[in-house]
Amino acid sequence: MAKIGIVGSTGRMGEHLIKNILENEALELSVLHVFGELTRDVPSDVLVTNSMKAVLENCDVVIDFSAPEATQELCEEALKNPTPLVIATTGFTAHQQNLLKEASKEMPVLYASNMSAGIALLKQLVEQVAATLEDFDIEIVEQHHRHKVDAPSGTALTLGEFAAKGRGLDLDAVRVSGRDGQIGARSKDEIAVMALRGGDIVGRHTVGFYNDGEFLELNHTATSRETFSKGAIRAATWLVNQKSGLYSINDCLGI
Ligand SMILES: NC(=O)C1=CN([C@@H]2O[C@H](COP(=O)(O)OP(=O)(O)OC[C@H]3O[C@@H](n4cnc5c(N)ncnc54)[C@H](OP(=O)(O)O)[C@@H]3O)[C@@H](O)[C@H]2O)C=CC1
Ligand SMILES: O=C(O)C1=N[C@H](C(=O)O)C[C@H](O)C1
Repeated sequence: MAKIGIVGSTGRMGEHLIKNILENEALELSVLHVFGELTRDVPSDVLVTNSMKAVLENCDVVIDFSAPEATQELCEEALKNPTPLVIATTGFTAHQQNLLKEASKEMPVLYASNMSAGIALLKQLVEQVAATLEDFDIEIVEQHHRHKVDAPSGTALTLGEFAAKGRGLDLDAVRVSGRDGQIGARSKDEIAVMALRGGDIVGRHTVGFYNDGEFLELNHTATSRETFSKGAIRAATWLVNQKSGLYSINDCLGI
C-alpha cells in the first residue's frame, strides 16, 4: 500500500486530496505538510508537520498542490532524500522549472499543470489542429475562480506551448498577454493567452482557431476539483513504480 504525503494540505486542493485518499482503502495517508495551521481533523496516525524533510522521510510518494516557493523547498529537500514527486502547482519561474528537471534526474517526477484526462487529450488535439489549420489565428482564454493567484493558468500556458509546437514556434517568442489601446493589427504568428477571474469557476479553457469565414473552438471545463485530486492520486500510484525521469500525465494515462 503506497504511503502518500501531501504538500499544500490546507489548501482547496489539499482538502479534496485528504478526503479522496482517506476514502480509498488501497491508499495510506501518512504525512501532511502544513505551512500555517491545519484546521480539519485527520486520523491520529497521520503525521502533521511543517518540515519538508519529515514529509520526505515518512512517505513513498508526495503529491504537491501548493505554491511555487513551497514546491521549490520540496524539490531542494528531495534532492537530499530522493522520493517520487507528483507536482501539480503552477506559476513557476524558469529557475523553479529547471529545479524540477534537476530533481527528475534523481527520482521520478510527474509534472502536470492539469491533472484531468480531458486536458491531457486536449493538448494533443491542439497541437494537431494548429499544425493542420495552419492559416487560422490561435487565441486562448482561461477562466478561474476569484481566489486564483497566478495568471495565466499553468494549463493555458501548456495549451499555448502545444499550439506553438504544432506551428514549429516557441511560445515565449509569440505569446501576447494583453491588448489595450492602439496596438495595431494582429500579427500572423502571435498567440494570445488571456485570463478571466470570477466567482467559483473551477477551471475553463478555450483554444480558438479563427479564420475568415469560420472558426473552431475547443473547450474544456472542469466542474469539480475532484477531477484534479483523483487524477493526481492516480498519478501517484503509477509513479511509485517508475524509475527516475520527468513524466507527464499523458505518460501515466498511456495516451
Ligand atoms: N495541476 C492541476 O491539476 C491543478 C493545479 N492547481 C494548482 O495547485 C496550487 C494550489 O491550488 P489551491 O489548492 O487552489 O491553492 P490554495 O491557495 O487553496 O492552497 C495553497 C496551499 O499551499 C500552501 N502554501 C502556500 N505558500 C506556501 C509556502 N511558502 N510553503 C508551504 N506551503 C505553502 C498553503 O498553506 P496555507 O493554507 O497555510 O497558506 C495551502 O495549503 C496552485 O498553484 C494551483 O494553480 C490547482 C488545481 C488543479
Ligand atoms: O488554481 C486552480 O484552481 C487551477 N490551476 C491549474 C492551472 O493553473 O492551470 C489547473 C486548473 O485549471 C485549476
